[in-house]
Amino acid sequence: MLRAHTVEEVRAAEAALMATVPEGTLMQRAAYGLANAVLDLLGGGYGRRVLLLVGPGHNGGDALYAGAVLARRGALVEAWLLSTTVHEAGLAALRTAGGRVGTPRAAVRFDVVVDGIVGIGGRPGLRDGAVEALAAAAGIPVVAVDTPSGVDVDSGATPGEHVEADLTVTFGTHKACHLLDPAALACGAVDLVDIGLDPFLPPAAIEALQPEDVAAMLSLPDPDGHKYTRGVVGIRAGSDAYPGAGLLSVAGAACGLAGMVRYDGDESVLDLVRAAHPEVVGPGRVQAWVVGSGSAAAAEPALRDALADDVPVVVDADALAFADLARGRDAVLTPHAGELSRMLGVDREEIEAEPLAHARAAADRYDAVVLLKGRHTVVARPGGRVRVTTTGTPWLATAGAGDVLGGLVGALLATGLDPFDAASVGSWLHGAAATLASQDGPIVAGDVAAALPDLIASLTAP
Ligand SMILES: NC(=O)C1=CN([C@@H]2O[C@H](COP(=O)(O)OP(=O)(O)OC[C@H]3O[C@@H](n4cnc5c(N)ncnc54)[C@H](O)[C@@H]3O)[C@@H](O)[C@H]2O)[C@@H](O)CC1
Ligand SMILES: Nc1ncnc2c1ncn2[C@@H]1O[C@H](COP(=O)(O)OP(=O)(O)O)[C@@H](O)[C@H]1O
Ligand SMILES: [K+]
Repeated sequence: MLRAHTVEEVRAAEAALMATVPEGTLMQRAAYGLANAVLDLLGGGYGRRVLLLVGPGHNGGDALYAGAVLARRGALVEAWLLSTTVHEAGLAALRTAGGRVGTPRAAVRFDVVVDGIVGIGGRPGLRDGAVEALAAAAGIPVVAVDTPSGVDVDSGATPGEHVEADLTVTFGTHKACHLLDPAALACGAVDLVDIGLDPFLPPAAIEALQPEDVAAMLSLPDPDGHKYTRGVVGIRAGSDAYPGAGLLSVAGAACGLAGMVRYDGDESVLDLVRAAHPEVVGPGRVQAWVVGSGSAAAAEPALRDALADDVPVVVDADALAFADLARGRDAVLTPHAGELSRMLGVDREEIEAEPLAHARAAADRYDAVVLLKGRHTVVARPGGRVRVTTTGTPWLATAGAGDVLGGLVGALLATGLDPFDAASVGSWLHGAAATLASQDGPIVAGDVAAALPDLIASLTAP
């Protein structure tokens, strides 16, 4: 499990760790990890030209010490000091190693820019000197120290100017900005350097599932199980006007995780469903319902009927307008930003600017699990725990992909996962299946569903 901690938690853990090691140890660990990441990126040190953008705090200190390591490896290291005060010991180390201090100028030629402007102590936004220095170095790959300077570390928002990194090298644990958009988009790839913080960190409120977590959470068929013990998922989606939504919800549900898929809806859609998925049967008892995609006017009665069965429910698309009915129930609400905007009465732009805060607010308001779709989907449960999905590809932003996800989450609920696990595992699988199907090329929603069995097999293979 990848975990993200708050600045306050990181500071407390660092203080506890620092009390156990000689002064300066943590910064040295951070600086060596950072220098190694830069060496990897550059394919070596000798003759490489490295620009350090150095702010007033320890973040700048990390950059300066890493610069010293790089200078000793033969790199030509220049530091631009963007503050009247900088980490003096770090600057002395850089000078001793042969690095120099320069002044910001245009048309500079460096192989990499190291952003040591601010880290977890930074307020969002950049000051003038930093903006000008970044403009002078535009076009050069950027390695951010700990966080891209200027982002809001704990919320993942980017309310002001900020660094756009190609690689972010962080220390001890991840922070929200590394996982949550829009800040995560500014991080590029993220490397975590172990500085020995783990024993001092509390449980994290924000997590990102990893393949081994997903594999451990999937329930495999019992040797003596039968289709009913494996769970039955029911789909109430699609309508005369939107049969495809029903078909794609069924396709996601029919990934093989549940023992049986039922379809309860328009006869005309059921005929199409049976033609595409002959194994699907008609209405009956289920262990989980998926309601709402393409349901149109049937969404409200379909949701009421599903809730009356007292089994977990995925509330998708058209049914989200009636999400109040599912308050406090075992439910997964699956809005995209536009749908959540209507549910909360908040502008879509505000939701996209702070998906973490809005997913959490919605989970509390509806007292249910909320899966807010996006590049990095956010799954929030009431009380603040969150899982962020980091699998996926921009090719997944294709019509009907959400229907497949709803069906898949329903299948996972039917196998017995609780709503938080079903939503986060389903979202993870959905993104990974899209990547598998896409191979960096275009896909349609049905391709995502078709890739699920192979993906699941690769995860669960002994
Ligand atoms: N505390 C520790 O034990 C460790 C800290 N490390 C590094 O230390 C960093 C945190 O250091 P600090 O607490 O000194 O904080 P920062 O270096 O992140 O920045 C704080 C300083 O920047 C100024 N500032 C705030 N917002 C600004 C903005 N938008 N533009 C310009 N200046 C701004 C503040 O006035 C303050 O002086 C971490 O991100 C990490 O890089 C690492 O060396 C690992 C160990
Ligand atoms: N830029 C992106 N990168 C990766 N995945 C994305 C991106 N944008 C959207 N997605 C994913 O694509 C899917 C789209 O679902 P949705 O918006 O419900 O579409 P539809 O209603 O057409 O099915 C969601 O799973 C969402 O997380
Ligand atoms: K930084």
